[in-house]
Amino acid sequence: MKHFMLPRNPILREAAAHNEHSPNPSSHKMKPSPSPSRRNKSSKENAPPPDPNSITSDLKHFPSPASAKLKSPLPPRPPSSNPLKRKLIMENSPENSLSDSGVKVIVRMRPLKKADEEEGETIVQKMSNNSLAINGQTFTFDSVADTGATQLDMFQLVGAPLVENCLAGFNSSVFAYGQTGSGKTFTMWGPANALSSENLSGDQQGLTPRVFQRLFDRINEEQIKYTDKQLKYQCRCSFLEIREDMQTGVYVENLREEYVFTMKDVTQLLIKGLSNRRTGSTSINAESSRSHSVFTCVVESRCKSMADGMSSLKTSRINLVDLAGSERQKLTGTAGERLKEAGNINRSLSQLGNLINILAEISQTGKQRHIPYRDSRLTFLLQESLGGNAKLAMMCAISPAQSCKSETFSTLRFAQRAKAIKNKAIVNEEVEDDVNHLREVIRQLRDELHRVKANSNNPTVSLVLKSPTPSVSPRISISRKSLRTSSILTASQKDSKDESKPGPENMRISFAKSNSSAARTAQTRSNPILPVDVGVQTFPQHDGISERVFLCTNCKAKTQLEVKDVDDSSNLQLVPIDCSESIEKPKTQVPKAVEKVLAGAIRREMALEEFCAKQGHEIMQLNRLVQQYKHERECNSIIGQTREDKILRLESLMDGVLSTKDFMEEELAAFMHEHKLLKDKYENHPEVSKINIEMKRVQDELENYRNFCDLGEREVLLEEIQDLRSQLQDESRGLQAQLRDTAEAVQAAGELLARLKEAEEAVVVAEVRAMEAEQDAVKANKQINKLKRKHEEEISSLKELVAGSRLPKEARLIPASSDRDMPKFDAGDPLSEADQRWREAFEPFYKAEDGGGELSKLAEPSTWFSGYDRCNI
Ligand SMILES: Nc1ncnc2c1ncn2[C@@H]1O[C@H](COP(=O)(O)OP(=O)(O)OP(=O)(O)O)[C@@H](O)[C@H]1O
Repeated sequence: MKHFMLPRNPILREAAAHNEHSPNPSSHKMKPSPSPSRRNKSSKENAPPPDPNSITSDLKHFPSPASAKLKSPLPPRPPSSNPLKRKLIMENSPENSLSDSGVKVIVRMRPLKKADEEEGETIVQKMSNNSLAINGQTFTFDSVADTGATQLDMFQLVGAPLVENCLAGFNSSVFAYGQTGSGKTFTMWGPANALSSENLSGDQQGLTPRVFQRLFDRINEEQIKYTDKQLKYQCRCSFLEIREDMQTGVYVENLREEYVFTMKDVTQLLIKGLSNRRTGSTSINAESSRSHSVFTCVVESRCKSMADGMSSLKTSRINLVDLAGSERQKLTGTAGERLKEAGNINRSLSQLGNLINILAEISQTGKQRHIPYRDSRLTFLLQESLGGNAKLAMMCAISPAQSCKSETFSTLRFAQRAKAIKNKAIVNEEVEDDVNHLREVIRQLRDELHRVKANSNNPTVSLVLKSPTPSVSPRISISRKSLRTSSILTASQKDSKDESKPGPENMRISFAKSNSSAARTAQTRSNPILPVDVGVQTFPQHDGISERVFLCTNCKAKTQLEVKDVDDSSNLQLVPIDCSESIEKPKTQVPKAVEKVLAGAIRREMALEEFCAKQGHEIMQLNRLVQQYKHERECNSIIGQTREDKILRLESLMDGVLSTKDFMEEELAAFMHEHKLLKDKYENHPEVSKINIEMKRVQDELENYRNFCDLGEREVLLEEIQDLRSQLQDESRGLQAQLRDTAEAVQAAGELLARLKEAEEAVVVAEVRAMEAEQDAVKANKQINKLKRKHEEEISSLKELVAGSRLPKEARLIPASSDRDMPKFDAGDPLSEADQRWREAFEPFYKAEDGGGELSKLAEPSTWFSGYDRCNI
């Protein structure tokens, strides 16, 4: 049973059998490929390569044509109508996840040429479907195709998976690498005559025509199968040629994309491209490719589900690269122009090798490093395939001839390094949800309608809404999976992106847009006005309708000028954006505002001009330095190349390919070449140039000084200096006088201040005294009141006494008011002791009681108590 399931093809059968016999398939997984080391070489070179790219895993992943029919990766399963489910499917789909794919390496061994057959046995032996041995050393790859392998075998190994990858939406590349004459072109395109229409089905046909034949077949199949999804494919191809040239730089030729619909279209393009290709004759290959050629095809597939309106666009790119062959100048016997050309090709391949080393190191160690894609046009153009978003197959062509031993070793080492690279291929797919898009548009229109209704009372808003038809920029739900295509933006996205950047140009855009729907939408929301700080310009009313035009400062200034030209007496008015302080503002303010705006604009313009001039100068300087550094880099890379050559020579010496004498001769030639390069490098070194420029500048300055003295400028300047000095002295004298006056004034002010202080102190003392006097007065008043109360008490008691409560009967009988009855005393009569007591007791009362009135008379004892003796108190 197992036997029937094995592929017919011997190589594929071997690969499948190998996989089946593997005791533990997982044991192959992700084992990092050992880095080649010169010591302990054989053990490391024999280590098994990482499995993910192995032919077996790939065969499983990319089914043979028969199995591909059973499980086609295209088109994507119709998306579920349930959005949540759809999301889950998309997130979990392996197609959508990042594919951390390693590089698939296939080694093809070409048959010996007649000339080589004389040398004897082949030096390379195929050990298994994925390993070979050379000089006792074993190398393991994803697949090894020996001299018996046919073009169809190569297609099954490399081409068929590539087509399926491409249809699944992955970018896919095949690079053919190897020594000149090793069979790269033969494998990639086939012999030239195999492309002609009558030989289209011939055995010799190369990988590329077979790939396209298969691609068109599969496209037809898929389109028929998924008619209901409106699945449509479109392919466009281009053929480009990269020539490395030290003198004129790098050429990229025939870069023109053409749509291809049939195999015939592709064949015509291939024939045209290949016939234009630069070729030359070497001793190894009569028709050697002297440039790298890249055949690219972009395949786009669109499908749409009628059920839920989801449409998808998959884009994938196929790169079929036939690299120019590396060659040992000595072996190929090149000379003159051809030698230079070979040097350039080797250099560019060496840069590719260097890049591959770095990528391999990054993949193995995980360390971040600068990846020198820009070192050569080749690496720059193919960066997507090298460590990027593409599945890459490296077809390494070798010759088993003894004479090619050294180059074969070199190719195998390159292949082993390439094996370690990990690319990150992803499905490049965009999914556009039409229904959601339409729903979103409806929602936006509804919102706008609500806003219009809600704001119908607001004149500003209604005016704004009267402006031209609103264009609602639809929000399309696009799930984008391609890194490459992420740079594609819709116009509105671009605009918004641009607007986010500060700068005058963007100001212009944002203000200009305020007249359009975006601004309208923004203005009619809860925050009705755009955050414009300057204001909105209004023009004189025409036909009773005020036109409000939203402009940026620059445009406004410009428009104002234009308006001024038209009508100098125009009623130009600046009103705040919210129209709160409006048209009543005095018109006299307008010119000032305009002036201010213009002044600002001019100032900015001048500053910008100055800035631009500076920048221009800096750019010139930088350009010069860039040129110099480029030169230095070129020298460095050539030196790097010579080092690599040296390593190769040493390896050849070690492997016994090169004799000591030859080695020494080559070494001497290399040293002389390097010496020349180094000399050239240091003569054109940026630092040397910098110093030369600086020296020139200093010399110029010196010259200027000399001219300056010679032309008598010095005397003129000395006179000017003298004038300025005397002016300065006058000024200083005036200033000193002013200083003196000021000092006097300060002194007088000081004295006045002192006097003022004294007066203030005196006032304070007087105030204190006044306060004390006031307190005394209060005290005295209190005492008087006290005395008064006391006297009142005494008076009342006396009155009581007088009223007779305590006086003797006789005394009461004497009426105080009757003069007649009052006892009479003569003035001269001496008072008795009792009279005297009476007098002392009553006199003050009577005096005080009536203030010297009737009673006071009574106080006179002579008038009161004339009959006192009789009173008998
Ligand atoms: N597997 C093969 N079977 C038969 N002939 C082959 C095979 N490989 C190469 N050849 C022949 O060898 C010659 C050189 O091959 P090809 O031009 O493909 O080499 P190349 O690697 O592209 O060389 P260059 O780098 O110089 O262009 C051609 O005549 C080609 O037909």
